[in-house]
Formats: sequence, structure tokens, C-alpha cells
Amino acid sequence: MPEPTPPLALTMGDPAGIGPEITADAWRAMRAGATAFAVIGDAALIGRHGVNVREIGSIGEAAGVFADAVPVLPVTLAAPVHPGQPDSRNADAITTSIARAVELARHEHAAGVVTNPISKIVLKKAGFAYPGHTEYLAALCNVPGREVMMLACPELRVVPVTIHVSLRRALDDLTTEGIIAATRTTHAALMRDFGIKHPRIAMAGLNPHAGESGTMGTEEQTIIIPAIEALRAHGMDVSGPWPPDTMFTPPARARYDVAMCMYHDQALIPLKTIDMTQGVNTTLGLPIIRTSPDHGTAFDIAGHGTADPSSLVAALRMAMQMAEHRNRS
Ligand SMILES: NC(=O)C1=CN([C@@H]2O[C@H](COP(=O)(O)OP(=O)(O)OC[C@H]3O[C@@H](n4cnc5c(N)ncnc54)[C@H](O)[C@@H]3O)[C@@H](O)[C@H]2O)C=CC1
Ligand SMILES: NCC(=O)COP(=O)(O)O
Repeated sequence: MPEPTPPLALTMGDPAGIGPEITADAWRAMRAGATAFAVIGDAALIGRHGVNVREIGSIGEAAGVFADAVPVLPVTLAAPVHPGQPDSRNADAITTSIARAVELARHEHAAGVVTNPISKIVLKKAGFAYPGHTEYLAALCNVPGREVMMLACPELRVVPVTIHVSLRRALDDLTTEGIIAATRTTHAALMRDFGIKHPRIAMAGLNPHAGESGTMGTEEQTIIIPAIEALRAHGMDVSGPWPPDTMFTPPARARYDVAMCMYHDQALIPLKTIDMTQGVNTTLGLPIIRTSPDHGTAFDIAGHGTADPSSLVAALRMAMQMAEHRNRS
């Protein structure tokens, strides 16, 4: 008999953002289904949103509780929470929640980690040394530098080769080796975690018209095409470099499984424009599964009761599907 899949570990995110309310709504949407999760955070905060909550002593209790209440592994907050008004005194609780979730997944007590949104600037003010979850998770898993960010919705998958850096620095950071490494990690994950047997990879150009044969920039010839050739030599189905302005049209999207993009917004603008509600952010290259909604803390609407939980629900479902693919592979 195969072991039952353990629950997911859901981090608290910034308690002053929309995390608590979308967590409550996600539980309402999922409580009758097969995917259980345990929140690592403050039970009373989630209880404010009209759901039953129950503190548990270990994640092993979560599945038995899930139909009746949101199971919560408690983390103590240092300061009272006012929706929309983040407080860096709670930074330690926020990062502790992430670290505990990773530990649970690394020991296979959790099927994966799903993160609620954090505010990078709130954590940075408290001394947090990482640009975001992606880099922090890689450090917690002892694989710094191997992390790859992929965002996915039913219509599109995108990977930014350079992540949380300024556009100016992204140009300096872009290398043939970096493109090759991110693409290899993505290729492996599409096969292992998404069940795609022969991933079709589309490589974006960097410059207008993908450089127009070197007349509008030379990075395609000096950096991107050598990466494509090396990846093809490893047997991968890689096309491009494609002009970035036309590679996200519906007919173009139908020709690939993932678009490798050269910088953050080249990837995230099309994804979020096409589908902000079903979009999921996932970190590839880790020994554990991690997903997240594609949106941020939305402090402007926190506590208003208008936040859409769809992206968090999609992130929870995707994490469980990835775990099931991984178990079968
Ligand atoms: N995975 C993560 O932890 C992420 C964190 N962030 C952080 O979030 C903070 C705010 O970032 P922004 O650029 O303002 O992006 P944001 O996604 O928080 O908000 C952008 C706009 O979308 C709306 N929105 C976002 N999610 C929504 C939802 N579920 N339902 C309804 N409306 C929603 C917001 O009200 C806002 O008007 C930043 O500090 C950033 O670092 C941003 C993206 C991802
Ligand atoms: N723009 C995506 C984003 O900020 C998510 O970052 P992370 O916290 O998942 O690393």
C-alpha cells in the first residue's frame, strides 16, 4: 500500500496583507476535497475571517482536522496586526513560518510548501538578507544559486532567467551559463513535476526584434544563441531566440511548454496580464516542492473582504499535483 500523501505546509505570509483572509477562503473552497493543508501562523488571525481554526501539535494531525477547521501550527506574533499596516516587528514570525515549513517538507512530513505573500521591503527593514522567498528557500535547502522561478497559468509558463535585480543589473548578470543552468533545471522539473515527457522550450530574445541580426543589440548572438546551441546539443527541444513582442500571442504560445525570459518583467507581465487569478509561482531546483500565489500582499485591500483567493487555491492544487507527479516518477 502506498503511503498517503501528507498535507501541505502553508506559511503565514505578511499578517497585515491579504494572506489571512485568502487562507480562510481557500480552506472554505478546499475543506471537502483531497488536498489538506496546515497553516504555520497565528490561529486567531485566521479565525477573524469567520472560519473555525484549531491549533495542532504536529502536522500529522492536520488531515484529521481539515474538514472541520483550519489546522494551525502556532507561531507567535511580536506585534498586533492591523490589516494594511505592516509592522517589521513581525518579520521574525514571518521568516520562522517559512523555515518551519521547509523543515517539514525536507523531512517529508509535508508534501510541499505553499507560501502566502511577503513584503520584501518590510522584511528587509528588519535585516532579512534575501530578495524574496525564492532565494531564501534555496538557502534553507542548501542549494543557493540553483533556484529557478517559474510562473504558470493554464495558458502559459514563464521562467525569468534573472530574477529580483534591477533591469540594469539583469543585463550585466545575463550569461550563457546562467541561461543554460536555468533551462536545464526547468526542463528537468517539467518532466519530473509536471509530467511533460518532451518539453518544448521557447527562448526569448532580449532586444527589440530579437536584435534584428545584431542591428538592435548583440546579446542574442553573443549570449543567447550559444546557450540555445548548447542546450540543443544536450538533446533539448529549444527554439528561438524569439522576438519578445510576439512570442506570447495565442498561436505562438501553442508551440511551446515554457518561455525562458531574460528578465523578471519580460516573464511576469505577459503571465499576469493573461491570468492574474489562476497564476501560480513555483520555485524549481529545490529538493522540495514550493508554490505560491502569483500576487503580492495587496496591503491596499487587506481586511476589506474583497481579496480573490483563486491564485492561492491554484497554488495549493498545483503543489499537490506536483507532489503526486514526483511520487510517480
Ligand atoms: N510571493 C510573494 O511573496 C510576492 C510578494 N510581493 C510583495 O507584495 C507587495 C505588494 O506588491 P504589489 O506590486 O503591490 O503587488 P500586489 O500583487 O500585492 O498588488 C497589485 C494589485 O493587485 C491587487 N491584488 C493582488 N492580489 C489580489 C487578490 N488576491 N485579489 C484581489 N486583488 C488583488 C492589489 O489590491 C493591487 O491593487 C510588495 O512588497 C512585494 O514585494 C509581490 C509579489 C509576490
Ligand atoms: N514577482 C514575483 C515575486 O516577487 C515573488 O517572489 P518570491 O517571494 O516568490 O521570491
